[in-house]
Amino acid sequence: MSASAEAQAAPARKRSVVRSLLRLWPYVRPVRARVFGAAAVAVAGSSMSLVMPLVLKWIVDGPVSDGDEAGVWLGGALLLGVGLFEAGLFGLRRWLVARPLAGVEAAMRSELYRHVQRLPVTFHDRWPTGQLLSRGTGDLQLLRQFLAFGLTFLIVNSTTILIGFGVLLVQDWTLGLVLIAPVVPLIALSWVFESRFSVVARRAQDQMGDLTTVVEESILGIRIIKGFGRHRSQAEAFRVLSHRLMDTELHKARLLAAIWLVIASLPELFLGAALVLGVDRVADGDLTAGTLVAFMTTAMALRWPVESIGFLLALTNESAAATDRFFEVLDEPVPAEPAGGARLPAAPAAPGRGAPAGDGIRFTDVVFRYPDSPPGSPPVLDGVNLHVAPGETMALVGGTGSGKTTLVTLLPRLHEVTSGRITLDGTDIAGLSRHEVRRHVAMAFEEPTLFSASVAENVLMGAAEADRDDLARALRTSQSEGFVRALPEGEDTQVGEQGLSLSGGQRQRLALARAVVGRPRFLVLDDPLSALDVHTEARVEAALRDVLATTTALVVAHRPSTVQLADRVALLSGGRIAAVGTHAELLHTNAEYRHLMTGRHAEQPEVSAR
Ligand SMILES: Nc1ncnc2c1ncn2[C@@H]1O[C@H](COP(=O)(O)OP(=O)(O)OP(=O)(O)O)[C@@H](O)[C@H]1O
Repeated sequence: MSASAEAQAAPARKRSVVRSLLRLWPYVRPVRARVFGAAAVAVAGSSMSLVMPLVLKWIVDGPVSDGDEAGVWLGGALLLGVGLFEAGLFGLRRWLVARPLAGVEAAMRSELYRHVQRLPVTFHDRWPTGQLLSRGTGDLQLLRQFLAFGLTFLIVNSTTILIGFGVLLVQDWTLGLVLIAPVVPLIALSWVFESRFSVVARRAQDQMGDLTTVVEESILGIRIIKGFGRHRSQAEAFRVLSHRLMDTELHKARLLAAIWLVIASLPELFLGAALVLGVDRVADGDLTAGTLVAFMTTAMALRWPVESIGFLLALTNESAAATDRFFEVLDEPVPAEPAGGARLPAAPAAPGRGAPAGDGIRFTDVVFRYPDSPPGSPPVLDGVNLHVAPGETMALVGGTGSGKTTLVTLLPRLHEVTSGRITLDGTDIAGLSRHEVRRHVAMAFEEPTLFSASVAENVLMGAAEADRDDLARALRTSQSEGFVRALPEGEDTQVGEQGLSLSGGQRQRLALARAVVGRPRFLVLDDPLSALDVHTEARVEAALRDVLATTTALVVAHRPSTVQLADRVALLSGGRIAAVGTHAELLHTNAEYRHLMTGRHAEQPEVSAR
């Protein structure tokens, strides 16, 4: 199931908003003093709005009815002072939480990024990029808003409502009860609203993730889209998705409008009833005019806290959905590393000049099935046995889709074998940490990936200890010196997003330079010269031979010219190594190999060997 499909299915499971939000506690904990301090300050600020009616009551029943002008001025000054104090408290609240909560958002984003980096390739095969991007951006922003504003005002407004109702009941309990009466139906309606809104909120966030995926893919694939004149159909596909999101947002807005309408209008009705009742009692002399004014002003001051509850409930629900989405990624287990972090023993001393000794690379009964492949489907690799002797270069040849790339990605542990074992100089890679394996195994793929950084940074990424001399050597080996020198700032030229400012062949050569820069003990090349013209390819191969002489290498090859680099060739067929031999031997003895390399069938005469 794709991530978005998983995500769509998630709301079907009943989740608790509170339980979801409580998972944020470890991030909020370090700044809890500030967050709760800010909430306390906001409660104090909000309580000031309840002090105003009491000052008003004093003004009406005191200075106004006594005709005391100085008293009225004093009352006015008091009201102004209370108002300014309230504004100051709300400013203080904002100051208290702004920086710590920006820190919480940054910490969560870093943790998400770190975790995503550590998750296995199988996770990334499954999850669309947009779903990860939207979690790391929009969802985390929403959570900061919730912590800074939503959570505080849920606490503040609930407390203000409780205190306010207390004040109303103390002033006049019958009128107070009239105003409290709508609370019970309001709670019931909020409950219904909450369960409906949470489903729609989650759907909207997932659809935003899908939309982000489409934007990301179409920007990366803009050349194909333009080249095939698909911009209209692409725009139409985008329009459909964005309308789907718009419909969901409108659904949210309708639900919010409905609850807002009820929350705003129901208390108004009861407020009207309380006013009529109150005026009647003032006329009967049961109640002072000042008490009625204070009562009604208190009730009015409670309007915003009550009305905001619908909006705050919506924000709380959206935040719970964002929290669930965040933890769906964070809960993905990072594959365990072997305890103790064994190191690959140093290569045994070489008998000859520079040629490595040891056991080389050995695949024993290796079976591999992609974790998300349909149940019952045959494994991609089904009992691979292969030995690449130390210092040897083995070419891996096979029909398209035969599993060559899959086989070589097992070596740096980008995927884990389903069964069987792979050893490097006699040490099982399953007993080494991935970091240790990748320290010794360098790789270059047919599809070269460069990053928005300088040429030098891209190449030096291949080995932590490599220096500028290694860089120069690697650029020489990959025949990149010439074009790199011609770049505006040479090695320090920024290659732009994904290196798209370079040609395909230039990118491939830089990726090759990155693979060889650290003089790796083991080298994996997946058809690394496919984008080069024959002359450049020949020059790269000549330079590469020196590197290959000092390492043990496995090279995926589609063309005879790449096979020329290798000492021997292994033919992958039907999930197994069907034959191993020199290029010449296999051309003579193996019809499938001959067909792959020359296009001729079994009965046709073979071409001259290497
Ligand atoms: N991430 C994946 N999830 C599931 N199946 C996959 C995945 N990647 C590859 N496969 C399948 O595994 C099989 C082998 O693919 P692989 O890329 O290893 O072949 P290949 O020999 O390198 O092909 P080519 O020569 O065309 O590059 C194919 O059937 C492919 O569909």
